[in-house]
Amino acid sequence: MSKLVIRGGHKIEGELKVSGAKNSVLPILAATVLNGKLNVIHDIPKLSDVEVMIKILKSVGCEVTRENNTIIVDSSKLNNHKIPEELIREMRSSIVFLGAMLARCRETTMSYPGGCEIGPRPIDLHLKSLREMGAVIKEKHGFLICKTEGLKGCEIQLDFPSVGATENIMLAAVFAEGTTIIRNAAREPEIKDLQDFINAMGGKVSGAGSATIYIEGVKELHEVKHTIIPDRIVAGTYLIAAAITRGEIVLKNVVPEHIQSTIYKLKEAGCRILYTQDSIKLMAPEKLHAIESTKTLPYPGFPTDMQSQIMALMTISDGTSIITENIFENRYKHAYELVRMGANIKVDGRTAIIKGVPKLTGATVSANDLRGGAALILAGLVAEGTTIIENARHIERGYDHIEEVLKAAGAEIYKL
Ligand SMILES: CC(=O)N[C@H]1[C@@H](OP(=O)(O)OP(=O)(O)OC[C@H]2O[C@@H](n3ccc(=O)[nH]c3=O)[C@H](O)[C@@H]2O)O[C@H](CO)[C@@H](O)[C@@H]1O
Ligand SMILES: C=C(OP(=O)(O)O)C(=O)O
Repeated sequence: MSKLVIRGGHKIEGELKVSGAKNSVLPILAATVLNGKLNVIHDIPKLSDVEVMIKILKSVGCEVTRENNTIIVDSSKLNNHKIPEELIREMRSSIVFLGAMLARCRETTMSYPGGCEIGPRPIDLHLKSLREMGAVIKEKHGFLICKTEGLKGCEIQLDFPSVGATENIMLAAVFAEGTTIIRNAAREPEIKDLQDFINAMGGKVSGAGSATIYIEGVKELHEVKHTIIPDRIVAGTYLIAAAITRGEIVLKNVVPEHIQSTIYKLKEAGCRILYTQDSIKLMAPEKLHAIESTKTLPYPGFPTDMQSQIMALMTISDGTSIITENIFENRYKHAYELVRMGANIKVDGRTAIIKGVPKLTGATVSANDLRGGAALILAGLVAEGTTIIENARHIERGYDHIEEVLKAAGAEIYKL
């Protein structure tokens, strides 16, 4: 998909089903190399990032088949520990193969993951932790050449609760001798999903969801079946689609507990929200209010992956809203595109000040990254006239046919 066209002014209404979480699927697909057996995984969204993961799995000898939203990975014939550079560079999160391949093959060679639209994303915490476990990692000409005679469990204190570093350590530690303890671990729901996947194949992981995770090394793993958790960022994006268009929706396949920080902000904006254990209903107010302060933080704080969508909502909310981006230093490119649509936003370093305007107007804008692209869709849904979003391919990294989902809910949106 290269362009999206939206004619604004239609309410988003009805019932929407949320897809499986991208940020669970990616590390779990990497984890399929561990058991050397069959892995059956349900509720896998159709995303370009998933396609890249499948290509990486095939490049190391795994057999991968897909039927609708179920993927079967047979990792018994894995025969190559080198991952092609062009695949690693295509996607930042391919770095989770490092821990998984070290655990399975005791060696792996891959390039540094590619640069990223949201700023520099170092992997120093990943490399330091794996070295503490006994991996010898040489960094040469942009490549990581990694070997181990056998990883050893140890205590790792992360300087920051990095999601990817926590996952890489968990994957590497599955066959390590003894117990690995991760302190200041990331607490995201996707970390718990990875724990559940590893345990379902016979691993011994506990503590995920808290700041301390324990991984007891095992000798062997067995076949596994697993269903991916619902995507909390997709859920939050659809809630904002209803809020910004003054609509009313019910989300199905959602874990309300995972999106409490977003629900809290939407209530501050004036939305009425009701939920059961696995559904959420949002009723938008006639007039949206500014949200005084939104600060992105590691889970359970407000997610950086929702920052651009909440900014889109604030552009037409009454009053002044302030956002502080604490996780990624260069994640405001969408602000300049929203300004092209009539928004009043001032960015100063990590802070964005948004003064609500009565209306946005359609314009030709560019999606510079995944969530920034989602924010432009949200703005386009409510803008007067036509919005054309260029470089819309970024959005396909994280949203399964978003244009079809929104069209079914009342939007006038199509791809070019
Ligand atoms: C596939 C996936 O799950 N992606 C998510 C994951 O990315 P990812 O795992 O890359 O994010 P991290 O939690 O690692 O990064 C958070 C912060 O730590 C820094 N850092 C990280 C690792 C490191 O070795 N050194 C270092 O300095 C990063 O530059 C960033 O400032 O968590 C992010 C933060 O919630 C989300 O935005 C991404 O959607
Ligand atoms: C930044 C994101 O993802 P990734 O880490 O895969 O780039 C995201 O999902 O918003």
